[in-house]
Amino acid sequence: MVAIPRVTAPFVVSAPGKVILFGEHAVVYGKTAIAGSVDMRAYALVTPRKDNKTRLFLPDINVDERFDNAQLARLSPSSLSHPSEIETQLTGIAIAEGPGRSAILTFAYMYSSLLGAGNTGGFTICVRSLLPVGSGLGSSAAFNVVLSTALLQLTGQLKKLGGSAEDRKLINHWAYRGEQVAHGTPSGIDNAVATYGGFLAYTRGSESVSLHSTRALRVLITNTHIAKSTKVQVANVRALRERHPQVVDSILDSIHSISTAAGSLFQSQEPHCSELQDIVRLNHGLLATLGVSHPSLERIREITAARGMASKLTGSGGGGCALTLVPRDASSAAVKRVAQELEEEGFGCYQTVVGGAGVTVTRSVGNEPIDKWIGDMLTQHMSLSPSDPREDKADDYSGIVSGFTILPGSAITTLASPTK
Ligand SMILES: Nc1ncnc2c1ncn2[C@@H]1O[C@H](COP(=O)(O)OP(=O)(O)OP(=O)(O)O)[C@@H](O)[C@H]1O
Ligand SMILES: C[C@@](O)(CCO)CC(=O)[O-]
Repeated sequence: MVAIPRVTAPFVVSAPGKVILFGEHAVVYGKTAIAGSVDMRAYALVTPRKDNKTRLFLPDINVDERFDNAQLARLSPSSLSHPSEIETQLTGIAIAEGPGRSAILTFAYMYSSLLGAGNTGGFTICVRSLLPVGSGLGSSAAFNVVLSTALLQLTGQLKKLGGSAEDRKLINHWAYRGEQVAHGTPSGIDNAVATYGGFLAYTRGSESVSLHSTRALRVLITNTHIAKSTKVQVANVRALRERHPQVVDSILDSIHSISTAAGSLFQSQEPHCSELQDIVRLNHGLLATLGVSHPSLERIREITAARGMASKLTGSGGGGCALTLVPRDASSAAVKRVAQELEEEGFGCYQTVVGGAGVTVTRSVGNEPIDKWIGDMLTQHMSLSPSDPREDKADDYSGIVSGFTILPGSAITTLASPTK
Protein backbone atom coordinates (compact mmCIF):
# COMPACT_ATOMS: atom_id res chain seq x y z
CA MET A 1 0.00 0.00 0.00
CA VAL A 2 1.41 3.35 -1.08
CA ALA A 3 1.33 6.03 1.64
CA ILE A 4 -0.48 9.19 0.47
CA PRO A 5 1.21 12.35 1.71
CA ARG A 6 -0.85 14.70 3.85
CA VAL A 7 -2.48 17.50 1.84
CA THR A 8 -0.35 20.54 2.55
CA ALA A 9 -1.53 23.18 0.09
CA PRO A 10 -4.92 23.83 -1.46
CA PHE A 11 -5.55 23.24 -5.12
CA VAL A 12 -8.42 23.66 -7.54
CA VAL A 13 -9.54 21.32 -10.32
CA SER A 14 -12.07 22.32 -12.94
CA ALA A 15 -13.80 20.47 -15.77
CA PRO A 16 -16.41 21.46 -18.34
CA GLY A 17 -19.87 20.17 -19.03
CA LYS A 18 -20.79 18.85 -22.45
CA VAL A 19 -23.33 19.09 -25.18
CA ILE A 20 -23.94 16.20 -27.47
CA LEU A 21 -24.21 17.77 -30.90
CA PHE A 22 -25.12 14.55 -32.71
CA GLY A 23 -25.58 10.88 -31.87
CA GLU A 24 -26.99 10.59 -28.35
CA HIS A 25 -28.68 7.24 -27.66
CA ALA A 26 -27.17 5.74 -30.84
CA VAL A 27 -23.79 5.98 -29.09
CA VAL A 28 -25.02 3.46 -26.51
CA TYR A 29 -25.21 0.89 -29.35
CA GLY A 30 -21.72 1.46 -30.72
CA LYS A 31 -22.59 4.25 -33.17
CA THR A 32 -20.59 7.46 -33.33
CA ALA A 33 -21.56 10.64 -31.51
CA ILE A 34 -20.11 14.14 -31.78
CA ALA A 35 -19.90 16.17 -28.61
CA GLY A 36 -18.18 19.29 -27.37
CA SER A 37 -17.36 20.96 -24.07
CA VAL A 38 -19.51 23.87 -22.90
CA ASP A 39 -18.17 26.95 -21.22
CA MET A 40 -19.82 26.08 -17.92
CA ARG A 41 -17.67 24.16 -15.49
CA ALA A 42 -17.54 22.27 -12.19
CA TYR A 43 -14.79 23.27 -9.71
CA ALA A 44 -13.33 21.21 -6.87
CA LEU A 45 -11.37 22.99 -4.14
CA VAL A 46 -9.20 20.66 -2.05
CA THR A 47 -7.91 22.00 1.28
CA PRO A 48 -6.07 20.40 4.24
CA ARG A 49 -7.72 19.50 7.56
CA LYS A 50 -6.19 19.18 11.00
CA ASP A 51 -7.97 15.93 11.85
CA ASN A 52 -8.01 12.54 10.21
CA LYS A 53 -11.36 12.98 8.51
CA THR A 54 -12.35 13.54 4.94
CA ARG A 55 -15.11 16.06 4.36
CA LEU A 56 -17.20 15.94 1.20
CA PHE A 57 -18.89 19.32 0.91
CA LEU A 58 -21.27 19.75 -2.05
CA PRO A 59 -23.33 22.88 -1.30
CA ASP A 60 -25.16 22.83 -4.67
CA ILE A 61 -26.84 19.55 -3.76
CA ASN A 62 -26.93 19.90 0.05
CA VAL A 63 -24.28 17.35 0.93
CA ASP A 64 -21.88 17.89 3.85
CA GLU A 65 -20.51 14.53 4.99
CA ARG A 66 -17.50 13.82 7.19
CA PHE A 67 -16.00 10.36 6.86
CA ASP A 68 -13.41 8.72 9.10
CA ASN A 69 -10.60 7.77 6.78
CA ALA A 70 -10.52 4.32 8.38
CA GLN A 71 -14.21 3.87 7.57
CA LEU A 72 -13.61 4.55 3.85
CA ALA A 73 -10.47 2.41 3.85
CA ARG A 74 -12.51 -0.62 5.01
CA LEU A 75 -14.47 -0.65 1.72
CA SER A 76 -13.29 -3.20 -0.79
CA PRO A 77 -14.16 -1.93 -4.29
CA SER A 78 -11.95 -4.48 -6.04
CA SER A 79 -14.25 -7.27 -4.80
CA LEU A 80 -17.28 -5.78 -6.63
CA SER A 81 -18.39 -6.99 -10.04
CA HIS A 82 -19.71 -3.49 -10.91
CA PRO A 83 -18.87 -0.09 -9.33
CA SER A 84 -22.55 0.63 -8.57
CA GLU A 85 -22.48 -2.24 -6.04
CA ILE A 86 -20.42 -0.05 -3.67
CA GLU A 87 -23.77 0.72 -2.03
CA THR A 88 -23.84 -2.79 -0.55
CA GLN A 89 -20.61 -2.08 1.37
CA LEU A 90 -21.66 1.29 2.81
CA THR A 91 -23.83 -0.27 5.46
CA GLY A 92 -22.89 1.98 8.39
CA ILE A 93 -23.71 5.25 6.62
CA ALA A 94 -27.24 6.60 6.18
CA ILE A 95 -27.51 8.17 2.74
CA ALA A 96 -30.67 10.08 1.89
CA GLU A 97 -32.31 9.72 -1.53
CA GLY A 98 -31.80 12.57 -4.01
CA PRO A 99 -28.95 13.88 -6.17
CA GLY A 100 -26.56 13.70 -3.21
CA ARG A 101 -26.91 9.94 -3.05
CA SER A 102 -25.00 9.10 -6.23
CA ALA A 103 -22.42 11.79 -5.42
CA ILE A 104 -21.67 10.20 -2.02
CA LEU A 105 -21.58 6.68 -3.46
CA THR A 106 -19.25 7.80 -6.25
CA PHE A 107 -16.97 9.56 -3.79
CA ALA A 108 -16.82 6.48 -1.52
CA TYR A 109 -16.03 4.28 -4.52
CA MET A 110 -13.29 6.51 -5.89
CA TYR A 111 -11.76 7.28 -2.50
CA SER A 112 -11.53 3.62 -1.52
CA SER A 113 -10.22 2.62 -4.97
CA LEU A 114 -7.58 5.34 -5.23
CA LEU A 115 -6.58 6.31 -1.69
CA GLY A 116 -7.76 3.36 0.41
CA ALA A 117 -5.79 2.69 3.57
CA GLY A 118 -2.83 4.70 2.25
CA ASN A 119 -4.42 7.98 3.20
CA THR A 120 -3.37 9.15 6.63
CA GLY A 121 -4.20 12.85 6.48
CA GLY A 122 -7.50 14.69 6.44
CA PHE A 123 -8.78 16.96 3.69
CA THR A 124 -11.90 18.71 2.54
CA ILE A 125 -13.12 18.51 -1.01
CA CYS A 126 -15.70 21.12 -1.94
CA VAL A 127 -17.34 21.00 -5.37
CA ARG A 128 -19.33 23.85 -6.90
CA SER A 129 -20.71 23.91 -10.41
CA LEU A 130 -22.32 26.25 -12.91
CA LEU A 131 -23.93 23.28 -14.63
CA PRO A 132 -27.60 22.68 -13.91
CA VAL A 133 -28.00 19.24 -12.31
CA GLY A 134 -29.74 16.57 -14.37
CA SER A 135 -30.40 18.69 -17.47
CA GLY A 136 -28.33 16.85 -20.06
CA LEU A 137 -25.26 19.08 -19.86
CA GLY A 138 -23.06 16.47 -18.21
CA SER A 139 -23.04 17.86 -14.65
CA SER A 140 -22.42 14.33 -13.44
CA ALA A 141 -19.42 13.77 -15.73
CA ALA A 142 -17.91 17.16 -14.82
CA PHE A 143 -18.33 16.18 -11.14
CA ASN A 144 -16.73 12.78 -11.73
CA VAL A 145 -13.83 14.26 -13.66
CA VAL A 146 -13.00 16.85 -10.98
CA LEU A 147 -13.33 14.15 -8.34
CA SER A 148 -11.10 11.62 -10.08
CA THR A 149 -8.52 14.31 -10.92
CA ALA A 150 -8.42 15.63 -7.34
CA LEU A 151 -8.00 12.14 -5.86
CA LEU A 152 -5.39 11.12 -8.46
CA GLN A 153 -3.51 14.35 -7.75
CA LEU A 154 -3.47 13.39 -4.04
CA THR A 155 -2.03 9.98 -4.85
CA GLY A 156 0.79 11.57 -6.86
CA GLN A 157 -0.19 9.60 -9.97
CA LEU A 158 -0.60 12.66 -12.20
CA LYS A 159 2.71 13.49 -13.78
CA LYS A 160 1.80 16.83 -15.37
CA LEU A 161 -1.09 18.21 -13.30
CA GLY A 162 -3.59 16.39 -15.51
CA GLY A 163 -2.16 17.92 -18.69
CA SER A 164 -0.38 14.98 -20.36
CA ALA A 165 -2.02 12.33 -22.54
CA GLU A 166 -1.16 9.71 -19.92
CA ASP A 167 -2.70 11.79 -17.10
CA ARG A 168 -5.87 12.35 -19.08
CA LYS A 169 -6.26 8.68 -19.88
CA LEU A 170 -6.06 7.88 -16.17
CA ILE A 171 -8.47 10.67 -15.20
CA ASN A 172 -10.94 9.56 -17.86
CA HIS A 173 -10.69 5.93 -16.76
CA TRP A 174 -11.60 6.74 -13.14
CA ALA A 175 -14.23 9.30 -14.09
CA TYR A 176 -15.89 6.59 -16.17
CA ARG A 177 -15.95 4.33 -13.09
CA GLY A 178 -17.68 7.18 -11.27
CA GLU A 179 -20.23 7.47 -14.08
CA GLN A 180 -20.85 3.73 -13.73
CA VAL A 181 -21.67 4.17 -10.04
CA ALA A 182 -24.26 6.82 -10.97
CA HIS A 183 -25.62 5.54 -14.27
CA GLY A 184 -24.95 1.81 -14.57
CA THR A 185 -23.88 1.45 -18.22
CA PRO A 186 -23.02 4.90 -19.60
CA SER A 187 -21.39 5.12 -23.01
CA GLY A 188 -18.44 7.16 -21.65
CA ILE A 189 -18.91 10.12 -23.95
CA ASP A 190 -19.74 12.63 -21.19
CA ASN A 191 -16.61 11.94 -19.12
CA ALA A 192 -14.44 11.92 -22.27
CA VAL A 193 -15.60 15.44 -23.16
CA ALA A 194 -15.19 16.70 -19.58
CA THR A 195 -11.65 15.28 -19.56
CA TYR A 196 -10.38 16.22 -23.02
CA GLY A 197 -12.52 19.29 -23.84
CA GLY A 198 -12.84 20.56 -27.42
CA PHE A 199 -14.89 18.53 -29.87
CA LEU A 200 -14.80 14.76 -29.92
CA ALA A 201 -16.04 12.04 -32.19
CA TYR A 202 -16.77 9.19 -29.81
CA THR A 203 -17.48 5.56 -30.51
CA ARG A 204 -17.86 3.20 -27.58
CA GLY A 205 -14.91 0.87 -27.15
CA SER A 206 -12.60 3.04 -29.27
CA GLU A 207 -10.35 5.93 -28.33
CA SER A 208 -12.22 9.22 -28.78
CA VAL A 209 -11.00 11.30 -31.72
CA SER A 210 -10.40 15.02 -31.25
CA LEU A 211 -11.82 17.07 -34.10
CA HIS A 212 -8.88 19.44 -34.13
CA SER A 213 -9.78 21.81 -36.90
CA THR A 214 -13.12 22.79 -35.44
CA ARG A 215 -13.54 26.35 -34.32
CA ALA A 216 -15.66 27.17 -31.29
CA LEU A 217 -19.34 27.00 -32.14
CA ARG A 218 -21.93 29.51 -30.91
CA VAL A 219 -24.98 27.84 -29.47
CA LEU A 220 -27.99 28.66 -27.41
CA ILE A 221 -28.82 26.10 -24.77
CA THR A 222 -32.36 26.11 -23.48
CA ASN A 223 -33.29 24.37 -20.27
CA THR A 224 -36.86 23.05 -20.24
CA HIS A 225 -36.61 22.68 -16.44
CA ILE A 226 -38.35 19.33 -16.94
CA ALA A 227 -36.58 16.76 -14.80
CA LYS A 228 -35.49 13.68 -16.71
CA SER A 229 -33.61 10.54 -15.96
CA THR A 230 -30.87 9.38 -18.32
CA LYS A 231 -31.35 5.86 -16.99
CA VAL A 232 -35.08 5.85 -17.82
CA GLN A 233 -34.65 7.36 -21.32
CA VAL A 234 -31.92 4.86 -22.19
CA ALA A 235 -34.09 2.00 -20.87
CA ASN A 236 -37.07 3.23 -22.95
CA VAL A 237 -35.04 3.17 -26.15
CA ARG A 238 -33.72 -0.28 -25.24
CA ALA A 239 -37.28 -1.56 -24.72
CA LEU A 240 -38.40 -0.08 -28.07
CA ARG A 241 -35.43 -1.74 -29.77
CA GLU A 242 -36.32 -5.08 -28.22
CA ARG A 243 -39.85 -4.77 -29.64
CA HIS A 244 -38.78 -3.50 -33.09
CA PRO A 245 -35.13 -4.40 -33.59
CA GLN A 246 -34.89 -3.80 -37.35
CA VAL A 247 -36.77 -0.51 -37.34
CA VAL A 248 -34.84 0.89 -34.40
CA ASP A 249 -31.50 -0.32 -35.73
CA SER A 250 -32.08 1.48 -39.01
CA ILE A 251 -32.86 4.70 -37.09
CA LEU A 252 -29.65 4.25 -35.09
CA ASP A 253 -27.73 3.70 -38.34
CA SER A 254 -29.19 6.92 -39.75
CA ILE A 255 -28.06 8.78 -36.62
CA HIS A 256 -24.60 7.28 -37.13
CA SER A 257 -24.57 8.65 -40.71
CA ILE A 258 -25.46 12.08 -39.34
CA SER A 259 -22.53 11.96 -36.89
CA THR A 260 -20.20 10.82 -39.65
CA ALA A 261 -21.33 13.69 -41.87
CA ALA A 262 -20.89 16.15 -39.01
CA GLY A 263 -17.43 14.76 -38.21
CA SER A 264 -16.28 15.34 -41.81
CA LEU A 265 -17.81 18.82 -41.86
CA PHE A 266 -15.94 19.72 -38.67
CA GLN A 267 -12.66 18.22 -39.82
CA SER A 268 -12.55 19.53 -43.35
CA GLN A 269 -13.53 23.16 -43.09
CA GLU A 270 -15.22 25.73 -40.98
CA PRO A 271 -18.57 24.01 -40.50
CA HIS A 272 -21.03 25.32 -43.04
CA CYS A 273 -24.00 26.56 -41.12
CA SER A 274 -26.80 25.56 -43.48
CA GLU A 275 -25.52 21.98 -43.74
CA LEU A 276 -25.14 21.78 -39.98
CA GLN A 277 -28.66 23.13 -39.56
CA ASP A 278 -30.01 20.40 -41.85
CA ILE A 279 -28.41 17.63 -39.87
CA VAL A 280 -29.48 19.17 -36.54
CA ARG A 281 -33.10 19.01 -37.73
CA LEU A 282 -32.70 15.48 -39.07
CA ASN A 283 -31.10 14.25 -35.85
CA HIS A 284 -33.85 15.73 -33.71
CA GLY A 285 -36.53 14.14 -35.89
CA LEU A 286 -34.95 10.71 -35.47
CA LEU A 287 -34.64 11.13 -31.70
CA ALA A 288 -38.30 12.18 -31.53
CA THR A 289 -39.17 9.01 -33.47
CA LEU A 290 -37.32 7.01 -30.83
CA GLY A 291 -39.67 8.60 -28.27
CA VAL A 292 -37.16 10.68 -26.32
CA SER A 293 -38.49 14.15 -27.11
CA HIS A 294 -40.97 16.03 -24.91
CA PRO A 295 -43.66 18.67 -25.67
CA SER A 296 -41.43 21.37 -24.16
CA LEU A 297 -38.53 20.36 -26.43
CA GLU A 298 -40.89 20.49 -29.42
CA ARG A 299 -42.01 23.98 -28.35
CA ILE A 300 -38.38 25.16 -28.27
CA ARG A 301 -37.87 23.70 -31.72
CA GLU A 302 -40.93 25.60 -33.05
CA ILE A 303 -39.98 28.94 -31.49
CA THR A 304 -36.43 28.83 -32.82
CA ALA A 305 -37.50 27.49 -36.24
CA ALA A 306 -39.78 30.53 -36.63
CA ARG A 307 -36.59 32.63 -36.32
CA GLY A 308 -34.70 30.49 -38.85
CA MET A 309 -32.65 28.58 -36.29
CA ALA A 310 -32.36 24.79 -36.00
CA SER A 311 -32.68 23.04 -32.64
CA LYS A 312 -32.46 19.52 -31.30
CA LEU A 313 -32.64 17.90 -27.90
CA THR A 314 -29.25 17.30 -26.37
CA GLY A 315 -28.40 14.50 -23.95
CA SER A 316 -30.91 11.88 -23.04
CA GLY A 317 -34.09 13.88 -23.76
CA GLY A 318 -37.49 13.49 -22.11
CA GLY A 319 -36.92 17.03 -20.75
CA GLY A 320 -33.51 18.49 -19.97
CA CYS A 321 -32.01 20.83 -22.54
CA ALA A 322 -32.28 21.72 -26.21
CA LEU A 323 -29.45 22.98 -28.34
CA THR A 324 -29.92 25.70 -30.98
CA LEU A 325 -27.23 26.51 -33.52
CA VAL A 326 -26.61 30.23 -33.64
CA PRO A 327 -25.80 31.16 -37.25
CA ARG A 328 -22.45 32.90 -37.56
CA ASP A 329 -24.07 36.01 -39.00
CA ALA A 330 -26.86 36.24 -36.37
CA SER A 331 -26.75 39.58 -34.56
CA SER A 332 -26.73 39.58 -30.78
CA ALA A 333 -30.07 41.43 -30.92
CA ALA A 334 -31.57 38.52 -32.89
CA VAL A 335 -30.25 35.99 -30.39
CA LYS A 336 -31.51 38.07 -27.49
CA ARG A 337 -34.94 38.26 -29.09
CA VAL A 338 -35.28 34.51 -29.50
CA ALA A 339 -33.97 33.96 -25.96
CA GLN A 340 -36.54 36.41 -24.66
CA GLU A 341 -39.34 34.53 -26.42
CA LEU A 342 -38.14 31.28 -24.88
CA GLU A 343 -37.88 32.84 -21.43
CA GLU A 344 -41.41 34.22 -21.72
CA GLU A 345 -42.55 30.60 -21.95
CA GLY A 346 -40.66 29.72 -18.76
CA PHE A 347 -37.49 28.25 -20.28
CA GLY A 348 -33.97 29.18 -19.15
CA CYS A 349 -31.45 30.20 -21.83
CA TYR A 350 -27.67 30.26 -21.87
CA GLN A 351 -25.71 31.53 -24.82
CA THR A 352 -22.38 29.78 -24.79
CA VAL A 353 -19.55 28.57 -26.98
CA VAL A 354 -18.76 24.92 -27.50
CA GLY A 355 -15.20 23.64 -27.74
CA GLY A 356 -13.25 25.03 -24.75
CA ALA A 357 -10.61 23.42 -22.53
CA GLY A 358 -10.95 20.10 -20.71
CA VAL A 359 -9.85 19.35 -17.15
CA THR A 360 -7.34 21.69 -15.50
CA VAL A 361 -5.53 21.61 -12.16
CA THR A 362 -4.35 24.82 -10.51
CA ARG A 363 -2.02 24.48 -7.57
CA SER A 364 -1.02 27.08 -5.05
CA VAL A 365 2.64 27.93 -5.32
CA GLY A 366 5.28 28.82 -2.73
CA ASN A 367 4.13 30.39 0.50
CA GLU A 368 1.68 32.85 -1.01
CA PRO A 369 -1.28 33.39 1.25
CA ILE A 370 -4.17 31.36 -0.08
CA ASP A 371 -6.56 34.29 -0.49
CA LYS A 372 -4.05 36.25 -2.56
CA TRP A 373 -3.36 33.17 -4.63
CA ILE A 374 -7.03 32.48 -5.27
CA GLY A 375 -7.63 36.17 -5.83
CA ASP A 376 -4.91 36.39 -8.46
CA MET A 377 -5.44 33.11 -10.25
CA LEU A 378 -9.14 32.56 -10.14
CA THR A 379 -10.96 35.87 -10.00
CA GLN A 380 -12.62 35.09 -13.29
CA HIS A 381 -14.43 32.17 -11.81
CA MET A 382 -14.72 32.36 -8.05
CA SER A 383 -15.54 34.68 -5.24
CA LEU A 384 -14.84 34.23 -1.59
CA SER A 385 -17.16 35.51 1.07
CA PRO A 386 -16.21 35.91 4.76
CA SER A 387 -16.10 32.83 6.98
CA ASP A 388 -19.32 31.01 7.52
CA PRO A 389 -20.41 31.06 11.20
CA ARG A 390 -20.90 27.28 11.01
CA GLU A 391 -17.26 26.85 10.15
CA ASP A 392 -15.61 23.57 10.92
CA LYS A 393 -12.71 24.13 13.31
CA ALA A 394 -10.88 21.10 11.98
CA ASP A 395 -10.83 22.61 8.53
CA ASP A 396 -7.60 24.53 7.94
CA TYR A 397 -9.36 26.69 5.37
CA SER A 398 -12.96 26.62 6.58
CA GLY A 399 -13.71 30.24 5.64
CA ILE A 400 -12.49 29.67 2.12
CA VAL A 401 -14.32 26.40 1.74
CA SER A 402 -17.63 27.79 2.93
CA GLY A 403 -17.30 30.99 0.93
CA PHE A 404 -16.34 29.22 -2.29
CA THR A 405 -18.71 30.62 -4.88
CA ILE A 406 -18.45 30.43 -8.63
CA LEU A 407 -19.10 33.44 -10.78
CA PRO A 408 -20.02 33.20 -14.42
CA GLY A 409 -16.64 33.68 -16.12
CA SER A 410 -15.95 36.39 -18.65
CA ALA A 411 -16.27 33.94 -21.52
CA ILE A 412 -19.83 33.07 -20.56
CA THR A 413 -22.61 35.30 -21.74
CA THR A 414 -25.53 34.42 -19.56
CA LEU A 415 -28.79 35.60 -21.02
CA ALA A 416 -30.65 34.42 -17.97
CA SER A 417 -29.28 33.19 -14.67
CA PRO A 418 -29.20 29.43 -14.62
CA THR A 419 -31.86 28.15 -12.29
CA LYS A 420 -30.44 25.46 -10.08
N1 LIG B 1 -22.85 20.74 -8.38
C1 LIG B 1 -22.72 19.45 -8.09
N2 LIG B 1 -22.16 19.06 -6.94
C2 LIG B 1 -22.02 17.75 -6.67
N3 LIG B 1 -22.47 16.73 -7.45
C3 LIG B 1 -23.05 17.06 -8.59
C4 LIG B 1 -23.21 18.42 -8.97
N4 LIG B 1 -23.83 18.44 -10.16
C5 LIG B 1 -24.06 17.14 -10.50
N5 LIG B 1 -23.59 16.31 -9.57
C6 LIG B 1 -23.66 14.83 -9.58
O1 LIG B 1 -24.27 14.46 -10.82
C7 LIG B 1 -25.55 13.83 -10.61
C8 LIG B 1 -26.53 14.28 -11.69
O2 LIG B 1 -26.35 13.42 -12.79
P1 LIG B 1 -27.40 13.31 -14.01
O3 LIG B 1 -26.88 12.33 -14.96
O4 LIG B 1 -28.76 13.16 -13.45
O5 LIG B 1 -27.34 14.75 -14.64
P2 LIG B 1 -26.48 15.32 -15.81
O6 LIG B 1 -25.14 14.71 -15.82
O7 LIG B 1 -26.54 16.80 -15.66
O8 LIG B 1 -27.31 14.88 -17.09
P3 LIG B 1 -26.82 14.06 -18.39
O9 LIG B 1 -26.16 12.79 -17.92
O10 LIG B 1 -28.08 13.77 -19.15
O11 LIG B 1 -25.90 14.98 -19.12
C9 LIG B 1 -25.94 14.25 -9.21
O12 LIG B 1 -26.79 13.28 -8.65
C10 LIG B 1 -24.59 14.32 -8.49
O13 LIG B 1 -24.15 13.02 -8.15
C1 LIG C 1 -28.44 9.24 -23.86
C2 LIG C 1 -26.91 9.17 -23.82
O1 LIG C 1 -26.48 8.79 -25.13
C3 LIG C 1 -26.31 10.55 -23.54
C4 LIG C 1 -26.61 11.14 -22.19
O2 LIG C 1 -25.92 12.36 -22.02
C5 LIG C 1 -26.51 8.13 -22.81
C6 LIG C 1 -25.01 7.77 -22.85
O3 LIG C 1 -24.34 8.06 -23.84
O4 LIG C 1 -24.55 7.16 -21.86
